[in-house]
Amino acid sequence: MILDKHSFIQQRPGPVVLCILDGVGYSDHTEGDAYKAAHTPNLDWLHNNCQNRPLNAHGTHVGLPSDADMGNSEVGHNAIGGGRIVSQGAKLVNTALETGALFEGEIWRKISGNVREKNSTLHFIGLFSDGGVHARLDHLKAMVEQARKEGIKSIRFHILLDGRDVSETSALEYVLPFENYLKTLNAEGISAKIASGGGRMTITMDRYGAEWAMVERGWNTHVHGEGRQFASAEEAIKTFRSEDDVIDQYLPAFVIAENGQPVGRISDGDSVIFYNFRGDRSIEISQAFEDDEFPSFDRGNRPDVEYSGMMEYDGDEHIPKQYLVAPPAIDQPMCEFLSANGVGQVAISETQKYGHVTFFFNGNRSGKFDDKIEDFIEIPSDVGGFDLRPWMKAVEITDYLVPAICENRQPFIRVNYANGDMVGHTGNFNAARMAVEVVDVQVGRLMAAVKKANGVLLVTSDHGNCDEMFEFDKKGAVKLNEKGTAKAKTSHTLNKVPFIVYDPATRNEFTLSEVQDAGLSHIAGTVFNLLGFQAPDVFNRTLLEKK
Ligand SMILES: O=C(O)[C@H](O)COP(=O)(O)O
Ligand SMILES: [Mn+2]
Ligand SMILES: [Mn+2]
Repeated sequence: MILDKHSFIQQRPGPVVLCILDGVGYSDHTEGDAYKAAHTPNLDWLHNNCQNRPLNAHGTHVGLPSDADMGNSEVGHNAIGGGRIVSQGAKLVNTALETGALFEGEIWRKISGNVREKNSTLHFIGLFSDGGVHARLDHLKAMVEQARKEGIKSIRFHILLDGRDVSETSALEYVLPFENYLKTLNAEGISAKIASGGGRMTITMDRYGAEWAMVERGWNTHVHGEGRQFASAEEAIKTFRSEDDVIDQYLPAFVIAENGQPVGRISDGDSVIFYNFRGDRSIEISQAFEDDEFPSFDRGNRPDVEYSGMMEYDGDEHIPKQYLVAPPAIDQPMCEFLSANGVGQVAISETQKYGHVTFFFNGNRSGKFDDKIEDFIEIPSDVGGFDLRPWMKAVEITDYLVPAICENRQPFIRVNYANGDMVGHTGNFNAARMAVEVVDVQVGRLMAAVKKANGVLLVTSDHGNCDEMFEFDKKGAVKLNEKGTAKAKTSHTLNKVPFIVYDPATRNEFTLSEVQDAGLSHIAGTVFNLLGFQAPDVFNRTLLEKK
């Protein structure tokens, strides 16, 4: 693991600072682009005066099944920190389903066998859309089909409505066809019903311990069948929309009931599959099902079930204990080499992106490689309402970073500013524009500190989001909603992202490669070089070329 010195690039006196502006990409559209609309004197200066180029951050460039798949934080940070393209969760599950390996595995047989032996119920809980970031409906359908073949007679679905990785009010586009599909199962004598649900930002899918109350609400809804009752998911969604101007991700929890009784409480002897493949928002609900010691909320009567996740969500803590598909193996990410060579690091973000810049960045490992030379800093996020406070914790993050850079506390510093992404997901254009302006001010502060320390600042992103805050039709026109205003887009984009090198102590040794297909996985090699090392062979080529 010993790193070789670089042949012509010398390490700068100050630190290399990798600044990830989460969710800030380059759109071809102007309307709805909160980045273009924002006043960004610092980012403009960097674009006009420094070497920079766009990088691919979507689809096959980050290990997703196709180039129609938008990027996301998990795969983006895996690619940046891992410095190579690995097949990601969605792709691994596709393969396990196509080859049938998933159903031949021990855990599927245990889950299915448990239901058949006890004549109990198979429950599926997960994100109910085709956004492809956390879950996919074709994965769910394939498992239901297998359950049907295996003679399972009782299936319940606990659906987390999306509107965050897909169009903001698209829930019924998924629910109605699915209800029709369930009718075909019912006609064969299989009792298959939607049992509970709610918006993914209201129940169940919290991450990084930011708001456990979300998981508690989800638990009570799915497990105990407690909550407002409706005859169908369609009725619940339509009722909530008529009562309030609410988009799918924030829909309240609902329980489907017949004669006042929930149709799908989770009981002793049942099996439960949490079918999301992505880890961050799947860990807490898995702990609620599995952990004997559980301090986060009162679960009431915890049913004795056979529980499985789609994947292993945390390989260090082994959460969940049972899973259907092995997660992507990202061996030897950049920081493992750096630590082994005594190159210390700072990783900092606020809660919402803390695991992104630590866990995802380090190839899905939650720990440090060397405690003595790595500082992980988490600034607690506000709870909810990011469009109400688009500044989030950006200022506090920079307050930590400025002295850390000036004192040259560690040679490699990485930071994620969540604003462009988290505010982008709210669909609020004005707030997103302000989010970008806040981040621009912070970039200015980092530039000043890096200049003082004679370091290097790299500015990039993991995928687009706030660069397209409106939906467009196929002809490129802005889609309108019922009110005649622009239809908000809450999801990520397929756009390229910036890669800027601010190198005030420049020695003019390199230019930036112009290779068209370069993507996020080329950043790691570049960081090695700026730290004065050759990148080991397992990393994709550097973006730096001899001048
Ligand atoms: O989990 C989320 O908030 C979205 O589905 C994806 O956002 P992220 O990939 O930027 O975290
Ligand atoms: Mn992101
Ligand atoms: Mn996002």
